[in-house]
Amino acid sequence: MEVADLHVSRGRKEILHGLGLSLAPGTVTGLLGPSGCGKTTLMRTLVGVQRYRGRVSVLGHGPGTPAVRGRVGYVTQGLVVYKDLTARQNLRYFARVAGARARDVQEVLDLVGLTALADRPVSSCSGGEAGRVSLACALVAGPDLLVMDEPTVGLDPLTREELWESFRTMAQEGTTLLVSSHVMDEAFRCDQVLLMREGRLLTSTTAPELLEDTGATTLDEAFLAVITHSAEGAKEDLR
Ligand SMILES: Nc1ncnc2c1ncn2[C@@H]1O[C@H](COP(=O)(O)OP(=O)(O)OP(=O)(O)O)[C@@H](O)[C@H]1O
Repeated sequence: MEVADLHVSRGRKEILHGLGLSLAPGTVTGLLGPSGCGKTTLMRTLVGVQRYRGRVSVLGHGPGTPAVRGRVGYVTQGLVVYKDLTARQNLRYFARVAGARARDVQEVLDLVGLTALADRPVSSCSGGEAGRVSLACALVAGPDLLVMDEPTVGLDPLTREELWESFRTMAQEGTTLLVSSHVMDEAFRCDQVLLMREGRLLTSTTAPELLEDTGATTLDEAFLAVITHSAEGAKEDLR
């Protein structure tokens, strides 16, 4: 997946200012940056629901084109499930829509740790459980590229751990994953980390490299160091 010189405007404002990045197949990339920096806007562009200028190639095609539509999964911050159905019924439905590409429903329920809850209506699930049902609905479609907007937000550490393990398994099976997060420590789970600020990509790196390059002891500190550095650079440019 390749992006070059990507510009996106929403309303009258330019939100992304010439972004370039690439995602290697079968890897997990973390997308990190302060609230409002443009993470969701970038994700919307990749899944084909956002107008843009620049070059974007998703699985070798334009985003949202018929050739890739069924091969790209998008887990938004909101739920995309039928609350009156059980998790298993939701998954069966999304598997049927996906057709031949669909994964085995029981296998996906196991992967996201939902087997014990599979036959209860989603309306009786907790927020975190319902979030996992929503994620499972994207997984069951067997996407080649899976884009997830803060899938671990509000989840307890154990569930988060389990989810990251399932992301890793999927990457090993060949899926390319892009995951946005506010939790810096999740960067350690990723093969590549993209740090964004104010519609620009500050760096494409790995968590250990980020620590080494900044001399910081925690990723939060490292991120602040990169942001401060970039802000100082921008001020210098104005002088
Ligand atoms: N429809 C819209 N019209 C105008 N501006 C918008 C619109 N949607 C989003 N924006 C603005 O675009 C910027 C980027 O928003 P985006 O949702 O991509 O950020 P984000 O990094 O995903 O934030 P968060 O981490 O809080 O979800 C924000 O300043 C937001 O206010």
